Amino acid sequence: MTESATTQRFLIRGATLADGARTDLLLADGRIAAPGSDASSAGATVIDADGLIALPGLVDLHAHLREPGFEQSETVLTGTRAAAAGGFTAVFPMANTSPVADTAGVVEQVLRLGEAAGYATVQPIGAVTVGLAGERLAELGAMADSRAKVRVFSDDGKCVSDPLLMRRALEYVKAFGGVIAQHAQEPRLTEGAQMNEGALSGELGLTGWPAVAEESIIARDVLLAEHVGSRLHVCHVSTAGSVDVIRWAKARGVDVTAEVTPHHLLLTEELASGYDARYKVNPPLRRAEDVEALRAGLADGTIDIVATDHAPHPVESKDCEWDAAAFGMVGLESALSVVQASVVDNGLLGWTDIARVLSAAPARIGRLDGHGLPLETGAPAELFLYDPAASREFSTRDLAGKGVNSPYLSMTLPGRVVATFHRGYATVLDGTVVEELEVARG
Ligand SMILES: NC(=O)N[C@@H](CC(=O)O)C(=O)O
Ligand SMILES: [Zn+2]
Ligand SMILES: [Zn+2]
Repeated sequence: MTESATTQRFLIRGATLADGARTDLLLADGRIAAPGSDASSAGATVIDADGLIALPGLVDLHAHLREPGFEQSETVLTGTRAAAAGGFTAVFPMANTSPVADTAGVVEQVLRLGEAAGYATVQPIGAVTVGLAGERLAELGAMADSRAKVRVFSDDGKCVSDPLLMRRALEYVKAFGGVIAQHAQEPRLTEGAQMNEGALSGELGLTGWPAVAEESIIARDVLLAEHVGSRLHVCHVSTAGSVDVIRWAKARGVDVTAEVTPHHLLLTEELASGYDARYKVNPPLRRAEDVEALRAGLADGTIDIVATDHAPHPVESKDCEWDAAAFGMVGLESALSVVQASVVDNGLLGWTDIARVLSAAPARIGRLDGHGLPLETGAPAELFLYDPAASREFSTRDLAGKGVNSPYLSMTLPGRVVATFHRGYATVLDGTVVEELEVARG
């Protein structure tokens, strides 16, 4: 199924672009058109964007949409509704589904589910190893050549810990410009780990997860990437030491990119003190010094992008004792508000930086065309309107996916997504996800 162009037209009046310029934007035939001509604007729905920022649609390089196999947690439809609510127009779903997305057949299935849902571009990530078992390489070439055109490969949820397999994977993807996105977690150093290792894990009686378990894998992998001349992406960087290793690798010219999640930019390990499993996540929340280093790394370009690691789980998997609970938190709906709170409102990043780290750079790393482009005449109409002056007590009403495992419930967060446009049609209007998309599907 492919979508045909929408007949919807929108005239967005007085929006502020990332660079501060004010403009009108006409969305017609799935593109940004030149406003001004009365004929082209005729019949357009007018949206007053006074005080709103218009940004390129956000691109999430790391999300768990759970389909196929874990539809009780999320589906491609519900997950992309959550994405639209957060201003995203493209999502890269991770491969830890059931069956695992380790064949051309499964990635094409996920691609089709995304097309049928219509809320965002869904660009599947393929597994590195068969069944995420870390034993032999999956059919990377067949996934790359499939209709899903996979370019990002990851065993996320698990680390590709065998150095020889990691080397082979890095070598293999060079043929088609692919990248290996590593979940950096030395398994032997994190057996039974429950939270960040330190004084607090001792006090709470929870098994610690040392920073070196992440840093040692990143150090190894940047050296492997350099050795074979390939491209590495590091998922959810969480420690100050990891930022140092990546900064060192980039200075050497290693082709490495890195991501940080909104939650690692804002939250710290102290939240584990109440044993509320909403704060249990992989990698774990770290110390305030780590948060500072991650913010600085994002500001100086050591960390390239923000990715949500949206990880929905059913209530029963989180509403239980800490040790038994699943790792992960939902993040698509809250991402930009959390980023605004952690790095925009304190002046570390501006809105042009936000357009880079949450849209242009993830699209470039994932080799995704048609997203992350400046909002200029002729560009695809992939954009959203955001009110940075808004403030809200975050609640389940703000969640549009199936997961309610958000760490931000009852926290006050800045900003609000007012409208999102994908392929020129509205997926969010007046801050609410559009239930019935006005798009003809072929
Ligand atoms: N981040 C998490 O805590 N959980 C992720 C796996 C992962 O991203 O490693 C999940 O699939 O639930
Ligand atoms: Zn992971
Ligand atoms: Zn993940």
